[in-house]
Amino acid sequence: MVAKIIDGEHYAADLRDQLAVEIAELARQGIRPGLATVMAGEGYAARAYERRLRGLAGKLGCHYVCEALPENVTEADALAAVGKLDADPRVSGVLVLRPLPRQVSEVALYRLLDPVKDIEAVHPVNAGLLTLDRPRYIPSTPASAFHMLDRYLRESGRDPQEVYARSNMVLVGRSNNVGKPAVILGLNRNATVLSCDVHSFKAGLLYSHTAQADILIIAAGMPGLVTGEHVKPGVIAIDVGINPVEEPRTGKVRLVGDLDFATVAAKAEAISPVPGGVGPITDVWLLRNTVAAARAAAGLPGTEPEQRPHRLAG
Ligand SMILES: Nc1nc(=O)c2c([nH]1)NC[C@@H]1CN(c3ccc(C(=O)N[C@@H](CCC(=O)O)C(=O)O)cc3)C=[N+]21
Repeated sequence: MVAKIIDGEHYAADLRDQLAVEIAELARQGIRPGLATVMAGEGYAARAYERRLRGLAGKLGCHYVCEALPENVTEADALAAVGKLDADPRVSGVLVLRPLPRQVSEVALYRLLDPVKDIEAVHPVNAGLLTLDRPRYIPSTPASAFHMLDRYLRESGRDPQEVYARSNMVLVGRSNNVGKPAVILGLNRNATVLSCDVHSFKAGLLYSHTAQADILIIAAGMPGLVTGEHVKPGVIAIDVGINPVEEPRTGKVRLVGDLDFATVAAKAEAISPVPGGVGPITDVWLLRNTVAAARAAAGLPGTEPEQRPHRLAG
């Protein structure tokens, strides 16, 4: 079987075009969405993402600011930086880039935010709304993974709801902004969801579960963690891994996923690549959440938590 490679760049371009139209409409009403990022320390992936967000916000005509904090920042200073952005009327949404230095609690930072500005949906109120399937926002990375799945299934002539309802969906990784919300999104789509993480790996359970997956979503942060021998023929594999690896010969750093692409692609029905898969959709989705936050701040309709079960658009 030669897997269909799901083209995240193409999906991202369509979402970007739709977003540009929405932003132009807001501009006519004198509303300019503003994105703020907070970065503490020097992680490669965080810097790569901050650069993409800065570039996309600029291209879309949004206000953008990045609060770059030193690795040894105190929690009090980090809280003050987030508090300043929370009070800034030009800022519609705030993203605190992970990883944070050990001495700064992510939950403390997010709890400080007005939930309307929490565009990563990790504030307790927003995480609760997502769990109840009444989301204000969906965290951009899991939203991008499911947008990709929904669109791929529809374009291959299937009803995503029907596929999910009869699928074993295995999630690998349990971070607050990716793995855990992805479990909730799978449950809210009636999939049979199983969540694995490093404890599953250490207990020798991981591969017995990945081998059962009809749909595998992996966000573990370990290059090549899952290979072709760990999946069943026909799996639909979504790789959310963003692992910087250095090329020994050139010393150049590039991002790779958590799947061993070649061997999984040899067995999968479809697979999303890294780069070029979930990644390019992620920054567009964060800007979508920022635009929704700008609409909410302006009191425009359609941005309060959903009154009915939510389905990803697009
Ligand atoms: N609170 C928080 N939320 C995040 O979502 C978050 C974060 N912190 N910290 C850092 C990581 C990293 N991250 C990336 C997302 C997309 C690409 C991306 O679009 N990559 C391109 C390739 C870029 C390249 O090769 O340099 C692609 O996959 O095609 C990269 C990195 C989000 N992160």
